[in-house]
Amino acid sequence: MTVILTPYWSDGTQRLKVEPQPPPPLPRGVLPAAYDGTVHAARCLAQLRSKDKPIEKYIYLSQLKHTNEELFYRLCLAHMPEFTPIIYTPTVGDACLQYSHIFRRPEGLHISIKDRGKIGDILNSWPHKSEARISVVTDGSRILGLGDLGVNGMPISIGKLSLYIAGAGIRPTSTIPICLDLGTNNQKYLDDPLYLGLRQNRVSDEVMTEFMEEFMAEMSRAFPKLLVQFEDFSTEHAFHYLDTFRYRFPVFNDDVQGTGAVVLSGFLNAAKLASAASGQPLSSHRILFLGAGSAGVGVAMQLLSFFKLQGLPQEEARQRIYLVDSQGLIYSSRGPMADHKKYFSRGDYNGPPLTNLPDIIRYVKPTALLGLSTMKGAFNQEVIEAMASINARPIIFPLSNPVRLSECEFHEALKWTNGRVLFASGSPFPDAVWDGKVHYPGQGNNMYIFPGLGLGSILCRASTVTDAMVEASSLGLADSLDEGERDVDLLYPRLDRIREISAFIATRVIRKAQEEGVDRNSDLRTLTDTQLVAYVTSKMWNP
Ligand SMILES: NC(=O)C1=CN([C@@H]2O[C@H](COP(=O)(O)OP(=O)(O)OC[C@H]3O[C@@H](n4cnc5c(N)ncnc54)[C@H](O)[C@@H]3O)[C@@H](O)[C@H]2O)C=CC1
Ligand SMILES: CC(=O)C(=O)O
Ligand SMILES: [Mg+2]
Repeated sequence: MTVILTPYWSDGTQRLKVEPQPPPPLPRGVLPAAYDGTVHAARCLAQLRSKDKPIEKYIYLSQLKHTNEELFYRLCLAHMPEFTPIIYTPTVGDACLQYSHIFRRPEGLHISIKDRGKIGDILNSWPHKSEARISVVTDGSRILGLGDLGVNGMPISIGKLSLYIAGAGIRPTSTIPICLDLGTNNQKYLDDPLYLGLRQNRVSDEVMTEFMEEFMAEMSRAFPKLLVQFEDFSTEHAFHYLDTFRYRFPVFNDDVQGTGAVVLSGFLNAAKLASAASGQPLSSHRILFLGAGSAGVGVAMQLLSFFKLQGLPQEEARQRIYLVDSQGLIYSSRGPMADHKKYFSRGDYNGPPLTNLPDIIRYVKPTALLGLSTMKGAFNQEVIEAMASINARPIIFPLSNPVRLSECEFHEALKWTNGRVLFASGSPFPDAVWDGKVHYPGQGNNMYIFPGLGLGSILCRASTVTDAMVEASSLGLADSLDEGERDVDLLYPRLDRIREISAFIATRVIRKAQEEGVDRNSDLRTLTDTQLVAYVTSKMWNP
């Protein structure tokens, strides 16, 4: 984006007013005689690859995006599997942790609790206001599995939007990364002289809700065509603000709904392979979750659809899902618990607390073990061997991010299951060889879902993002595997096909929005499926 950033002050808070400027013409003579754009792309790639540390690669690419956005996205699209772990998880986790130290220039909007009463003024100063279509909004309170990072959460909003641009062809000028500053309870940052956020603890829930009401109302006033993606809010707030706003504004929560959709999709593909190996019907799967936060419960809710698709009624579907939190198996006679855990709380267990994961596996006999616990190494040898001893092809998805919080590593899961595991992780692992054969890990990350879900919602101008649209995105992703990918048991398509996949998902989402009557752009209703895919593809921005 070609903008000049001018600092000004209001109420003692430093803020940045963003003014659109045409790109300055290059003076004659500044480029050497042999300068050539194509060669320069190769030069940039070589510079990137010359850096050893992932965080240095991240800084380099941020710089490149700022100085030559087209080239950045051209390279990104051409090298998705190489770029994604840098601009997104796991490296974006390090970028967040160090944001106040590596900060070079502003990108996106910071709106703080001190801005109450004048949030509209700030939003109205955003350049390309009429082009705004998608905003990723975090309050920094649960960034990946790294906890409360305050304003240091901004790179998550930036990283997700880079994937919207690269993966779904959203125009860069249509994206708004936002980090809300409602304080932080992270003492390390409060004590850090370089920390860029307010030096105060997080505000009360009551004050936060007042702020969020003003923020969302002003967002829809300033940007009438905007879709909002809530990201990395702490669990209680994630559920609360999704429920509060989803029927009033076009909004979805990526951690609850995007993760639910991506895991349902990979699970559908994995369960077919597992059932083919065991001879057991799809409806007989039992799923054990380690972690019952926004992601764990979001995925559990979405996996109810897996059983319903097999013809089970809701109640029987619920019975096939078991949740474990930091106190062990969640069951009703255990005592008081947070609201979001109650639906999956077991009524059929009344014994003493079950806290040891191998014991829980022996009790539940799950066909699938899913980790959304932020507990590195929680799927240790004993756990994985327990899964392998009761399943021909155990489904093991360590989904916590970033990679260093993954419940296990791919090569461990392969080794401890003798190569039988059906595996997907939240952050990427390299391919691994077992018994002379290359095995490919899946990446069960919501990055496969939100670009297509967002693009579809934007193009049909959905007034709300319904559960059925989220489910459609998931089924679309599951169906998007091509023959070559199925031949090698991939659970998710290869990342270098992301644009094709996003177009496919977006099309399914638009059709579902039409069925549900939430599409405000009814022109797309008359298009055939082929025309709709062509329309979606034609709307993608290409660097
Ligand atoms: N793969 C993906 O696309 C996504 C992955 N995630 C990851 O999922 C993880 C969890 O996210 P949230 O649910 O929002 O966080 P959260 O903090 O709300 O939930 C964590 C859950 O793990 C449980 N837990 C913690 N320690 C435990 C222990 N020792 N044993 C058993 N359970 C334990 C907690 O009780 C809680 O239920 C994060 O690492 C996040 O990065 C989140 C969203 C998307
Ligand atoms: C991937 C993601 O959204 C998370 O880990 O929070
Ligand atoms: Mg997230």
